[in-house]
Amino acid sequence: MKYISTRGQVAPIGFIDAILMGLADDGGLLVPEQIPQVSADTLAQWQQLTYSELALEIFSLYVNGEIPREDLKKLVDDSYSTFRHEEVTPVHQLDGSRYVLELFHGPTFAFKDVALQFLGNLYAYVSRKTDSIIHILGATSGDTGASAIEGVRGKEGIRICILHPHQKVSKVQELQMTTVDDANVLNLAVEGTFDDCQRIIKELFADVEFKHKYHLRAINSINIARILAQTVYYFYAYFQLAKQGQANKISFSVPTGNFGDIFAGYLAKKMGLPVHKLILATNENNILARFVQEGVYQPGDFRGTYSPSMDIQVASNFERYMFYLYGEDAAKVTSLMAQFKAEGSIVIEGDVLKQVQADFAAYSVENEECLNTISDYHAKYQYLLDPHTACGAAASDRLAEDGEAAVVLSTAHPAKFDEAIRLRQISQTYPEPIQALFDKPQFQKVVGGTNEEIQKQLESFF
Ligand SMILES: N[C@@H](CCOP(=O)(O)O)C(=O)O
Repeated sequence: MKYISTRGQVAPIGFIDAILMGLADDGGLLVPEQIPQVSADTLAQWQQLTYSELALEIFSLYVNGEIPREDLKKLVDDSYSTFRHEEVTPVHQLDGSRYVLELFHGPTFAFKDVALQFLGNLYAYVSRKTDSIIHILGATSGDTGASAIEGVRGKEGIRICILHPHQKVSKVQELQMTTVDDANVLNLAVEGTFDDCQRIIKELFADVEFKHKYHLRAINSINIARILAQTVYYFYAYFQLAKQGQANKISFSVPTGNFGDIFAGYLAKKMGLPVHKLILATNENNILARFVQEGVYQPGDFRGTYSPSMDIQVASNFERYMFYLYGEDAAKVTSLMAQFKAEGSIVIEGDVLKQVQADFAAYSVENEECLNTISDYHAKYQYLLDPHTACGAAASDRLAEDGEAAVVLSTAHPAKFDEAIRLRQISQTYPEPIQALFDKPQFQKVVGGTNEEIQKQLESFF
C-alpha cells in the first residue's frame, strides 16, 4: 500500500513516511493509493472480533507489512488498554431504533483518544526504530489538543506544541491541556479563532524547508493515521447492531467540524461497510451543511456556540472528499483549492452536487435547538448528551428515516461542557480525573496570531 497526495505532486510513499509527512509536501493531503476492499465474508468474520482485534485487522490493510504484525498488535493493545470501557467504543441503545456510539471512554473523554492513543504510541515506536525526531505541531478547538498531549506526554524523543484559540475552548478542555507540566509539552493560547490556529500550522507545514529543519509532525486529521484509526469504530458499531439483527439500514449521524470523523465513515463505506446514510451535523458554523444542501463552500461569520470543538469554518478534510468526488483527479483538486484560496469559495452544481447529496445528508443545529435536544434526551431517555453529540442527535432526529437504525456518534463526555449543560439546570457529577484538574496549576503562553510569532516560539522550543 502506498500513499499519494490529493494534489498529485508527491511520489507514492509508504505508511511510515506518510505518517511522518503529515501534510503532503505539495500542500495536499495524503490518501491511500487504492482503498482496500473488504468482502462480505471478511465482514462476517470481523463481526466476532474484539475492538482491538478488529483495529489490528483494519490497520494491517493500511500498514501493509511495514510494521511486523506482533509489533502492530502490541501498539494496538497498548493504545486501547487505556480505555475505561472493555468494549472501547460501546454502543448504547436509547430505544428501538436510536443508538449512541460512545467514543468518550478514553483518557481525555473525547473521541480523539481513539486515534491519538494509537498515533502517540506509533510516533514513539517510529522514533525508536528509525531514529526519527518527532516534533509535533497541532491546532485544536479543544479536544484534539488534550488528547494529543495525553498520547505523548513524557515520551522520550517527542516534543509537542499545541495551538488553541485563547478563551474559545471550554474550561475543562483548557485545563486538560494546560495543567500538563511535562517538559515536552508547550501550550500556546492564540489570540484568534481555531481557523487562525489551523491556518498557521498548515502554512508552517507547507513551508517544506521549515518543516524539515524542525522535523514537524502532525497529529491533526491532516495526518492519514487519524482517519484510518477512526474508521474502526464505524465497523465495530455496525457489527454490534448487526448482532441485534439491525444490519439492513444503518445511518450514522456525525457531529462535524473539520470533516475528519465523517470522512472516516465515508472511507469505511468505500471499503465495503454497508452504511445506509452518513448524516453530517454542524452547529451554527455551518459551512459544511450549506455545502451539502446548496453546493456552496464558503466560510460565513464565526459564531461562538455551545459546541466549541465544532466552531470551525474551513474544514481540513474537505480536500480529501473533493479528491474522491472528482474521481481522484488531483489536477482538479489543485485548481479547486487554488480557487478557494484566491476567491474564498467553491461552488458546485448539477450531477456533482447530486453525488454530494447521495454521499451525505446534512443539517445545521442552532444554539437553542442544541440545548433543547440535551433537555429532551435527558427527560426522555435519562441520557445526558454533550452539546456536540446533541447536534448529532438533533440532525439524526430530523433526517433518519423510518425503518433505519440511527447511530449518533457521541464525540465527548458531557462533563467537558458543563457550561452549556448547566444552562438547562441539569447537574452532573464530574468523573474524578476531570474534577482533579481544577486543583492544578496551568502552564500556557498567550500569543498573537502571526506566523512569525509562532515560528519564534517553535524555534526556541524544538
Ligand atoms: N475539533 C477539533 C479540531 C481539530 O480537528 P482535527 O480532527 O483535525 O484534529 C478539536 O477538538 O481540536
